[in-house]
Amino acid sequence: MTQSITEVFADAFKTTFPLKSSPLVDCITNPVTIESMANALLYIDAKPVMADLPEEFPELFTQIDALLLNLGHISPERKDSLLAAGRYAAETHKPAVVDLVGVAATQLRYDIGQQLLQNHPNVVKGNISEVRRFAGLKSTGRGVDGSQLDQSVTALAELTKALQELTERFPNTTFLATGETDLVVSEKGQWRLENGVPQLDRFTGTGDIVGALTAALLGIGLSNDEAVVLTVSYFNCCAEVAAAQNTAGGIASFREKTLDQLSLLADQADWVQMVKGEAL
Ligand SMILES: Nc1ncnc2c1ncn2[C@@H]1O[C@H](COP(=O)(O)OP(=O)(O)O)[C@@H](O)[C@H]1O
Ligand SMILES: Cc1ncsc1CCOP(=O)(O)O
Ligand SMILES: [Mg+2]
Repeated sequence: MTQSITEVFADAFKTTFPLKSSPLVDCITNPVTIESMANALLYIDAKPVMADLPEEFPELFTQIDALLLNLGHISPERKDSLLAAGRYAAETHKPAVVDLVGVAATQLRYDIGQQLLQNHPNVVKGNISEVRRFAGLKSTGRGVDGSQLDQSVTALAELTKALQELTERFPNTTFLATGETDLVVSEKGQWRLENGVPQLDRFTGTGDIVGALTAALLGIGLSNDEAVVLTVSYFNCCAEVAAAQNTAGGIASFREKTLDQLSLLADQADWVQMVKGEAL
């Protein structure tokens, strides 16, 4: 009998939301969605700081609870900052999330992602197409967006296998590939998450927000797998509630309602009953 996600991660679903403490997350990220990420963290009672100058790291890293490294915008300075922060997080044992934004688009981003992986970060994530490219598989992603073509049953099975092979070399890292179906793979297991609505693919920053919130949950002490599963499930359930409310609105209204739910849904104890997903 296949175990449901809420059975496998029962304790985390019972105790995580609403947060009991306010983890401070340093986000080294892109200018497109930086404000959405900062506010999404505040909406769940976490604390953002968007600091990326390496000279600040020794002092700042004594204060932060987790680090988010987002490849959305690459410049020579940002590349140096991402690589320095990734190394420093490993040296100081600071929980870290790497978001592989655009690695299916350019070799440069792919190479930076691979360098960041060598630090054995807690979580490496991206949309289904970005993670396929990163795992050495053919990807049909365009720009920073995932492609539905990479979501077939065969493609998901192929990616699961490729990520399992990666976890043999990176046993302390959990891999997350997001999309209509989300795939979570670590050395402890493989899980498929099924919440969310198609509209989540139609405003920028949804994956970036998932990366930031995952770092926050690592910052309060959840395991890698728990942080990923709780974040994706919670965020996607917020979107489902928003979509149900948004009968007359467009995508901008849906975005607003989804972000609003981040601060509201945690107070509905029965939100966990919405969660869909299973062990593979
Ligand atoms: N078609 C979809 N149906 C349900 N959920 C989706 C869909 N597309 C994306 N999501 C959800 O939206 C969030 C962002 O995923 P995705 O769009 O793949 O990332 P990115 O913004 O990095 O491309 C994830 O929580 C994912 O589960
Ligand atoms: C459009 C865009 N271009 C560079 S970063 C960015 C935002 C990507 O955000 P997400 O990965 O959450 O869609
Ligand atoms: Mg993304």
